[in-house]
Amino acid sequence: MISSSIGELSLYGFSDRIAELYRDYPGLEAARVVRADRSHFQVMTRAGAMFVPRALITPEGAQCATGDWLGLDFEGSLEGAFGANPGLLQARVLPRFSQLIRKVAFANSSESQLLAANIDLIAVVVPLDRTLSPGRIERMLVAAWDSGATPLLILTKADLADGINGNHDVVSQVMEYAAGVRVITTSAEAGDGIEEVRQQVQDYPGGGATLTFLGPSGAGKSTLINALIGAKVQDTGEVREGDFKGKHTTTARELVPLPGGGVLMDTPGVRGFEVVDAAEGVAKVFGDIEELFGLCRFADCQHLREPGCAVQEALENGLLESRRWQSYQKMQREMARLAQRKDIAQSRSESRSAGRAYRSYKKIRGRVEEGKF
Ligand SMILES: Nc1nc2c(ncn2[C@@H]2O[C@H](COP(=O)(O)OP(=O)(O)OP(=O)(O)O)[C@@H](O)[C@H]2O)c(=O)[nH]1
Ligand SMILES: [Zn+2]
Repeated sequence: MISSSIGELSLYGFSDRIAELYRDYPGLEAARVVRADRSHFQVMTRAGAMFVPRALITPEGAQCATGDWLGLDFEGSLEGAFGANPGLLQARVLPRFSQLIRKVAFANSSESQLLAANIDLIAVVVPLDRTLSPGRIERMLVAAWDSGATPLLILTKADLADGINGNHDVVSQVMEYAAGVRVITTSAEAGDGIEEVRQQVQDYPGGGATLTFLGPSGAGKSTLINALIGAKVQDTGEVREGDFKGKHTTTARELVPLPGGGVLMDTPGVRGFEVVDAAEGVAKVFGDIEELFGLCRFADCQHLREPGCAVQEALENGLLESRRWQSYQKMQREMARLAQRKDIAQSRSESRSAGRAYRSYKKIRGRVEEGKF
């Protein structure tokens, strides 16, 4: 049972919204994954940090990542199990509010890898000390929307912007790509904008928001993180825990409580994430383009040179920027390529499992014939 005191868990995003989630799992103790390792997860409970072996994760075969909420089932009590947790029977993965998934497609397989779970705010970090890459901003925004989180756009290094981006009104230019996303300009030098970022986290509906940063190397993510935390993450995030053998180890948690509320997620796998396959996110970022399709004269318009094509018309009269149209088409091509590889991988794995079933049938037949059954 969750006692009335949730202790340290409140620092790790446990809010009324999360309490509601656990109401469907009576008898399970709340825990949040603060770090995923090969053989185990480090989780935070109301009584402190502990380890959960991967083998205890249910439902069987479920993926689990930093940010996940788990329902721990103890033979005795949480307190009693503390330390080496022999009393932990299973750790159930609760439904997620959002998830960042890397969809990879190799020549002969297609799999998806869960990178992080239950992120509320994804800050797409764009540095102003170099030329803006609208395509890249769009791809990161698509990834953010597609995860189920709310994107924010943070323009960093405002103090270095002048020389490079000239007199353009960079913010309004970016807002055009960002379609309805909150844009915040920061400068680590002067500490500008940090309070605004903090405010976004604290104002998140329901409280206890989890924030993460996405952006290219050198964009200023670590600098922002340090400013938000007010100390080096390495110092703040490091903990000493007893492992299963009672040995002390030092690991960095990937979830770090923020002063003033909210939780920062900093996992190496998420930092450079970009979209590969994200139909929903594409609709959010390129919704205006997809709306045009409905205005074409022919329902099966390819938007090339058909008469009455609304896309060509919008391009001609400048309502649609040709760069955005190209960016949209490029993303569609990548998604189609991925879908095709998935189909191939799927049919290969189906024929593989059919082959396996036949081989095991033959083996049993053989044994029956040898009189072993
Ligand atoms: N002038 C100026 N420099 C900044 C600002 N923010 C970051 N920098 C500098 O930019 C460089 C890169 O910043 P980081 O915070 O390490 O970038 P990052 O996004 O964490 O990079 P990765 O760790 O590679 O993902 C560092 O030298 C920072 O000191 C800023 O607002 N103004
Ligand atoms: Zn058309």
